[in-house]
Amino acid sequence: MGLLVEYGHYILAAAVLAILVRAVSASRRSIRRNGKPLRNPPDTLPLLGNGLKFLQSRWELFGWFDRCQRQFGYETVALHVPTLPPGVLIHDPRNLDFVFKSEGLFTKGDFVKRRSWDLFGNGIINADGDLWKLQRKAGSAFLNTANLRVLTEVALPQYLAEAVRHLRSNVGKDPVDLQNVFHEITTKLMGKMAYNMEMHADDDFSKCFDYASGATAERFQNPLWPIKELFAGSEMRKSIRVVKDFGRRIVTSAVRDRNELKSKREKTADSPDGDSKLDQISGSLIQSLLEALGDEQIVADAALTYLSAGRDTTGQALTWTFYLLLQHPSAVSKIRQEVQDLLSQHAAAEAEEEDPPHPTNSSPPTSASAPKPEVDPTLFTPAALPYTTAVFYEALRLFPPIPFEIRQAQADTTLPDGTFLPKHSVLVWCLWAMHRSRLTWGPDADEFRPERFLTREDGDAKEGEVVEKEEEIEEEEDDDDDDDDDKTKQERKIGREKEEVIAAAGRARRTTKFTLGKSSAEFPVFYGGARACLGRKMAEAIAVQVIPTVLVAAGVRLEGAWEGERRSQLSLTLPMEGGLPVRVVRMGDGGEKKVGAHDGNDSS
Ligand code: HEM
Repeated sequence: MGLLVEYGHYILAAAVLAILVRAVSASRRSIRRNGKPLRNPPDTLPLLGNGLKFLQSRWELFGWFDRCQRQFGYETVALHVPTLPPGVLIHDPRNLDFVFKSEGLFTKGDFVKRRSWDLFGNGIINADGDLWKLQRKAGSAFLNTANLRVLTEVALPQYLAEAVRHLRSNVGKDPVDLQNVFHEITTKLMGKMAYNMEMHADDDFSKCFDYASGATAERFQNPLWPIKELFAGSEMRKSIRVVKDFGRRIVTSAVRDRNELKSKREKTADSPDGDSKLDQISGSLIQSLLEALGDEQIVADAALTYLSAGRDTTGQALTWTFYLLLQHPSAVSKIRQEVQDLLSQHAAAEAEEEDPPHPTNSSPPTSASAPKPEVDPTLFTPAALPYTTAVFYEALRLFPPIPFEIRQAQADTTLPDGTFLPKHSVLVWCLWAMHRSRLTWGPDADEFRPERFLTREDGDAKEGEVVEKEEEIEEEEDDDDDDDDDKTKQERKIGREKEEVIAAAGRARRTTKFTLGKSSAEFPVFYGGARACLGRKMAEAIAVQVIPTVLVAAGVRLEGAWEGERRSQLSLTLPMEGGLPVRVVRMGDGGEKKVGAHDGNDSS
């Protein structure tokens, strides 16, 4: 006791010192910029931080993220959600560029994987290291130029023609859900080409996948999800079971198909017509995955992840594109004009060449049994239809199919704006908000203005950026060359020549061209760096064929049959809640005339 009295003040001083050292070192390891804590976003509460915000509907959450970027510009702000690691919300493209270039330092981490594991397991979206590399390589092989050509020349025209027939059969009837129409096209495409399976948008699997995607997304908004799912998670568990069973079925059927496909390919190698071309590549993704990964469970995860990445994003992007188009008739008129000009130009070029007579719209090599589209949709390429491409990108800007991204720092690091992040910090960026930044997009950032992606051919300030993009594309094509045999190369050459004719025709008549004009860090819709989306060209090709076909060449007119604003339902991507109901009206009933072969002339 005497000792305590005698040395008490030393003990007290030592305790205070220890607390101070701890506090200083803790503060050094906390998120800061220039030694100070970051500012908080609007409506941050004591103790609860932003926790309640994340419990709101995702639509309200988008609005909140948008307010944050409006208030803070490019400034990085703090995010506090009780029970979660400390986080930041980034807006500055410099920071995002750093994230894209620092693959390995910023990964999905435990934070994302714990929530998405049930659905995606070891699929490419969750995978790192060798497992990621192998899946990416298999995906790149599947998405090579030759396969994309089969997609645009054989598979898509076939499924698109079926969609057009469906729309026509609904003229004057109850509204059709356009989202379902697009989902059906992308589901059939991915099912056949990637897995050699017949799949449909209303399969049990698709419904369960949508449910599981919504429940997985909720895990990112509700920190108490494990408790919630303990009591109310039976639907999620059932959905995951159905999805996983389906993944296993894809693999089983791929293993069974392996030899059959090989012999089919050998038999038809010398005389590939439309159908056999499609047969030759059908299932090529799953076969590459099987070869690369071996383990059937991992292959099943990979297959399901690719399916979600390929079909949902593209189908939803098309749905929002039409949502915007149906509210902007002047954009529809411009697409009609662009298509009409292209068809006239093509007809004139054909007449000039004095080819053996064939219809204005030469048929693609589709199967004899497949319903043939009356306008050749293979003419509709991004190079030939810059305005249509710009409309698609403007829709992607305003309604990005992947609206949020989350990464976790795997080591202490400092962002280019000086924000220090200790290991395990969570980084969030909201594409929805970044794509509406006035700093990046100008004062009309909220408006639908596809012209922002068009530049004049004769060169203006953005010409350099156009060239940069073209070089990138060249590089990708060179890589693909390694995988193609001579025959395919020859076909590609012919195809390229055809594209060049179309593009040249386009150039002769237009003074504008599509220009992205933004870096991936400014416009992160397809992500960036080593993990950039593999399916960008596929998505572009599908969109630029689907939009003019449904809007112009189908010979029907669509009218919006919804009231008020359409919103997104909870999901990892951006499905439209309740779909996009449209009435199908006979072309001409609203004053327009048909385009192309439907009315036998090219006038509108
Ligand atoms: C408009 C349509 C599309 C958009 C907006 C889009 C967007 C994205 C984004 C943002 C990512 C990064 C996701 C993440 O890691 O968190 C991504 C990755 C990916 N996308 Fe797409 N995508 C689209 C279409 C496609 C298509 C058609 C495919 C074809 C199968 C595809 C295949 C992939 C793959 C394989 C990855 C993972 C890449 C990796 O981790 O290395 N995507 N996509």
